[in-house]
Amino acid sequence: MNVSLPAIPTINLGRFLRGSAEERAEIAATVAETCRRVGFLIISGHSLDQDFFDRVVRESFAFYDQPRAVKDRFHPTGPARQRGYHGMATRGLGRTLGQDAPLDLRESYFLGPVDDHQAHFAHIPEAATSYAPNILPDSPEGFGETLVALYRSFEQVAADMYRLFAVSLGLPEGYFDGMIQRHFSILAAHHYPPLAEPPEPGQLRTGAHTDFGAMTILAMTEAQGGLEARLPDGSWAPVQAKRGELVINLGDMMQRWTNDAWASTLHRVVNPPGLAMASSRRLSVGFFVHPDYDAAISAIPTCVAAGEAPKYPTITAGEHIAAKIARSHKG
Ligand SMILES: O=C(O)CCC(=O)C(=O)O
Ligand SMILES: [Fe+2]
Repeated sequence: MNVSLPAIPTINLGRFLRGSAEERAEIAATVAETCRRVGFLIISGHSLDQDFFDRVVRESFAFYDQPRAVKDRFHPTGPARQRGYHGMATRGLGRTLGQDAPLDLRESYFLGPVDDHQAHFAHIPEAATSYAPNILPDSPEGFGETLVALYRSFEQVAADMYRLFAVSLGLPEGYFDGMIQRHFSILAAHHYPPLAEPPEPGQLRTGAHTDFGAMTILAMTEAQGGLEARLPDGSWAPVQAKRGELVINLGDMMQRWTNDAWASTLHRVVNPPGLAMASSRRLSVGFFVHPDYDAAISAIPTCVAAGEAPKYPTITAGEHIAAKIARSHKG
């Protein structure tokens, strides 16, 4: 394997999807090596249109610039919490690791599946919140439709990434196809505003955590105070997507699915340095990719050595996420 790879390489997804057999094999080998080592990638050549993302950024900033009372109209009141608007510093991702971490210096807007799969999962009452209807913002006008279109775009990138991951795992390209037809992926548009006051000790834009799902796809603006991933040597490396690029990172579900062969890596979003604190604003949109609620997460055959037993029993994707969320609320 290529030992001179950058810690977090940039992969051209289009060249994988439409390339020659040699190109595909070379890209898959780089992805496999990177997923084992650090679980973070940058992709170019994907299907999310940059002009469209520029519009998402403009409309998102316009949304967040509104008074709190307007934004709170889109806060969920029912049992489905991963929907709609959540205010500044109301959640702390560092807490998912069981630490008493400060709250994150961001506000967020969440969307769940835009197709209605409620009837299909009616026999699994625990699935109801994962397939709950969305709360779509009508202010600024058209923002709700923009978020739905963005969700659709990310769905396509996710489907393409599953193909790349399948080949990188030595599986048939369509291995995951049957498990992502009714997925419960979550879109989150995060706004990291400039700060008038210094943060509390240890308080970050996003506290260190791992993601729960299969993978996360991140689109982001270029701003001071950005994403960092922890490398195997313990150092924190900045991860910045340039225009037209997306960041991909693996989540805990993929680590379990691959029998710990691939890494779900710790990451965080740091504060801007010094004076930039009062001026830097950042927008990131994460697509937290989950398969179907009832997809079986059992060790991928190519990740279990001959004669060895898988490390974890089979669990459904829904059960995996529910267990992670329950654990994150403890303490
Ligand atoms: O804002 C970012 O770049 C990443 C945020 C993140 O890691 C998360 O929300 O899980
Ligand atoms: Fe994350």
